[in-house]
Amino acid sequence: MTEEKANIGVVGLAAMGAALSRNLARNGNTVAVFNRSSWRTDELIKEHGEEGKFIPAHTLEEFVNSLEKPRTVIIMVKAGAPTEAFIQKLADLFEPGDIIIDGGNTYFKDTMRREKEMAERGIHFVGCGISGGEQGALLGPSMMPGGPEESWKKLGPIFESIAAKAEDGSPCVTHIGENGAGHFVKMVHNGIEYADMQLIAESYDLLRRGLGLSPAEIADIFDEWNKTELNSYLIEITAEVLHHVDEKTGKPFIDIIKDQAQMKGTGTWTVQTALDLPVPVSAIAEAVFARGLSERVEQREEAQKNILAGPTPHVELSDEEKKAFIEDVRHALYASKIIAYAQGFDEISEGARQYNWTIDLGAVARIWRAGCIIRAQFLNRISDAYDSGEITSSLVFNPYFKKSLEEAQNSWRNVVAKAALGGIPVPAFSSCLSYYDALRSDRLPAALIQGQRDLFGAHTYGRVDKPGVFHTLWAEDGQHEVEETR
Ligand SMILES: NC(=O)C1=CN([C@@H]2O[C@H](COP(=O)(O)OP(=O)(O)OC[C@H]3O[C@@H](n4cnc5c(N)ncnc54)[C@H](OP(=O)(O)O)[C@@H]3O)[C@@H](O)[C@H]2O)C=CC1
Ligand SMILES: O=C(CO)[C@H](O)[C@H](O)COP(=O)(O)O
Repeated sequence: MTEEKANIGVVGLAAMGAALSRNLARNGNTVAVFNRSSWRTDELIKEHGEEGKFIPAHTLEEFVNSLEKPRTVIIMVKAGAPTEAFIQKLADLFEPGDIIIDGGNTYFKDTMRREKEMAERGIHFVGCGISGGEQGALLGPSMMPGGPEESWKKLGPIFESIAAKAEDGSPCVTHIGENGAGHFVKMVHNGIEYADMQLIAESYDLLRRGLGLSPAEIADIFDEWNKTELNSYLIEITAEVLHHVDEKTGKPFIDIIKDQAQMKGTGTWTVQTALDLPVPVSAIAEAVFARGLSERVEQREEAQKNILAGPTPHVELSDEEKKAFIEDVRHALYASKIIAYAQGFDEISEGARQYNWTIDLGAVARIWRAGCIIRAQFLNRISDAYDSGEITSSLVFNPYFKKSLEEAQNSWRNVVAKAALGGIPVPAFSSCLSYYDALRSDRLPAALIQGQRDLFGAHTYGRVDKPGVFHTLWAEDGQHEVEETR
């Protein structure tokens, strides 16, 4: 009798890997499973072994031998050194034609390097962004695989069977592009996630400290907003967090959580990469900086002791005006969200240009419609916009988004102005509005910066009235202009 082999294996059985293994097994795959600490493997088999076909292994050699050839393995361990170590160990045991998939949140340049190294050994390496957390991994994540086109032929049917399904039934996975394209798109997904969360947090702050509403009242407002164009997973879970009461104290849960937002790195990479490209992703940058500021505990404590001058955070309004202001915040949130997503898609577009990937932006929006953390109704609008071919250089010029921004702008301006007057920080709201106004400006003060640069450093400038590169001889009599000829 021939021993049954697994058609796919998973290394790393913490939250994500265990859930993904179960998803694979439930969808007809025979799944080899391995974890550094054996107890996780044993626990998975004990608690969920009945859900499908698993082949547990307690050594990496045993694991590799339990896989049918060509072998396919998904690594779901801690990003960074542990992932690197497993890739190398597996590669030493693998043969040409085998596939290694890194499903973690890996920096896309590491993925590009690894794909090249593995290709030299004949191994297909696929960096695959996976979003949706533990629940998503179990019930259907959004998947963003990169890697060679050839590997997609084998992986496509498996991934399509386990990925989330959008309302129209289509699986939330597509081959994003070669080498690091999948991890690049997952990185930007997370950057957008940061911006979206920051915008929601600022909305909460405006309603809480600004209008003095209770967490339960604000939760009800988010529940209502979830029935509008803001409908999304992040709005839904915001309401859930705000409704939650701490079981130990009976206080609103939000009030017992430390106000220090942590991060694992993908948001920072999104901003660093955007700076290199360069493409302005100001909403994502503000979101990363806001988390950073929240963690500057010493400075924040010193500010409390010194009581920096300014208004006690509030927005002074009558009850009738408060209702209108809540609507303004909703409109401001939607407008800012459009800007944040437009900036994120700009980064993907620039990244694709820089690294020679062919990325279908409409398909990216489509696979984010379900399964991932930023899943939202709104992504249908984005995929429709890209598919219609109506997008020129930015989402904001698409007729639907342009109209939405125009309709929201009075509310948006009112919210940012009232926040500034009331002493409530809204870095993401205000940066999105400034981005919109900068884009609208027929003339930017960048001209002055060019003048300053030329004066102090002979950095030259262009003229509006003729082509060429110019420099003014600032230190000489007459301050004449010369044209650079080299
Ligand atoms: N959690 C989430 O919501 C999401 C996570 N991801 C990504 O998925 C991957 C897995 O995430 P998650 O399930 O949360 O697990 P963790 O990131 O917490 O990593 C735990 C796993 O990594 C293994 N591990 C840690 N250090 C080492 C090491 N030095 N050598 C060998 N193995 C090691 C652990 O083994 P052991 O049990 O022996 O300690 C365990 O299997 C990560 O790359 C993460 O970025 C992606 C999307 C969402
Ligand atoms: O990848 C994810 C979702 O797709 C994770 O939720 C993300 O890692 C959370 O990031 P951070 O810990 O930096 O907030």
